[in-house]
Formats: sequence, structure tokens, C-alpha cells
Amino acid sequence: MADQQALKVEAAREALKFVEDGMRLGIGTGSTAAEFVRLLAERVADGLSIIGVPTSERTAKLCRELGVPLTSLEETPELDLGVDGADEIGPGLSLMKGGGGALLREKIVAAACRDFIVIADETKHVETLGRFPLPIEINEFGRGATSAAISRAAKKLGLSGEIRLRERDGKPFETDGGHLILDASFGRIPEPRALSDALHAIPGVVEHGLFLDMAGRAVLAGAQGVRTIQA
Ligand SMILES: O=C(CO)[C@H](O)[C@H](O)COP(=O)(O)O
Repeated sequence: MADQQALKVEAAREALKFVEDGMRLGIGTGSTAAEFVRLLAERVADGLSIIGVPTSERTAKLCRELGVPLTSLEETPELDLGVDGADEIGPGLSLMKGGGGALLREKIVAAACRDFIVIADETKHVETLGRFPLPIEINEFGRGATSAAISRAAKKLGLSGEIRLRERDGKPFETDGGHLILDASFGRIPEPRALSDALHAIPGVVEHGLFLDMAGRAVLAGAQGVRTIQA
């Protein structure tokens, strides 16, 4: 089996072909997006002129270290192309994201992009979303009530499972925006749009990791090579 990190590099390399001189880019978070940043930095060092909005403090740090010029959505509210990884890629290029905890900024940046490409190794391509727990970013205040409301809303859609507060080093994981993350192990999510709408209706839910109708293309790298799927 091809090395997974090498496949991430191949997907990132393919996505780089869509980057043109002068573009304003949304730059994703995670190990696959980091490979994209590394390759992008090489092109920038060779003279490519781009400007990027990072989707996390982690990505911003990597970009600064490698000399990728950055801007913000305040200075540059409209972007040409976003490139980011995903935890799962399902039917119609529906995505599950947020494994790295950056889902809120990732979604804001993706929504600001005219075109959005998701890059991944083939193992992320699934028939139905839900193998991976769904990350739900919530406000700290009232987190117990928010979690209970999520559970009730999910049940109405026939979904159930453990909803667990994400922790790091024994403490609640805090996002770049100062929020918390619940990881909801609902299992298969046959109707992600209905779940997305139900979650958005709950006070205390800041955002969730279902990215629907956002990706225009998926670049998937597997042992047989790299393929691109259009939405
Ligand atoms: O959504 C994300 C971070 O919030 C990542 O894109 C997702 O978790 C995939 O990460 P990786 O490329 O490391 O597998």
C-alpha cells in the first residue's frame, strides 16, 4: 500500500496546478493542507505571486515560516480558490471536516472562495458520511444544555450515539475562536442537509463539520494514481 503521507503530497501537487499567478487563496488546515503549503511555498520562492488567507493559527505559522504571503478576510473578503483537506468526502462532494479543530475558520474561508478544492488520499472517499465522528463547535456557556439539544435534534432524524467533549492533555480542546468541540459519533448520516439545518437551529452551536455544496472538485490520490472528481 502506498504511503499515506506520500499520497497527500500527490493530491496537494495536483491541486497546485489550479493555482494561477495573482490569485487570492484560502489555505486549509491539517496534514494534507500542510503539504499544499510546502509545495506552494516552493512556487512562491520561484516567483509565483499569490496572497493567502489561512484557516488556522497553525497554518498561518507554517505559511510565515515558509514565506507564503498572508492577508485576512477583512483586507481581502473575496478569494479565488480555496484548497483544504477533509476527514471524509461523501456523495456530491459533501464533506466532513474539523478533525483538526479548525472547522469554523475553514468554513468561513471556504464560503469566501469562488472555487474550492478538497484534497485527500483515497481512503477519505466514502459512500455515506459518518464513519468519522462529526465535530460540532459550541460556545462554552451552557455546553451541557447544547449537547442535550444536539442529542434530541439528532434523535428526531433517527441518529444517536455518543457525544463527547474533545479534550487535549486532559483539558477541553479550545478552538482558535475560543470555543469547544463536541465529537458526535452518530454513525452513518444519510441526510447530512437535514442534520446541518437542525444543528444550525440550536443556540450554542457555533458551526459544525458538514461542508455541503461547497467543494467544486475533489483531488484524490491513491495507489493507482491521482483522480479529480467534479461536483
Ligand atoms: O478539517 C480539517 C482540520 O480541521 C482537516 O482538513 C481534516 O481534519 C483532514 O486532516 P488531514 O489532512 O490531516 O487528514
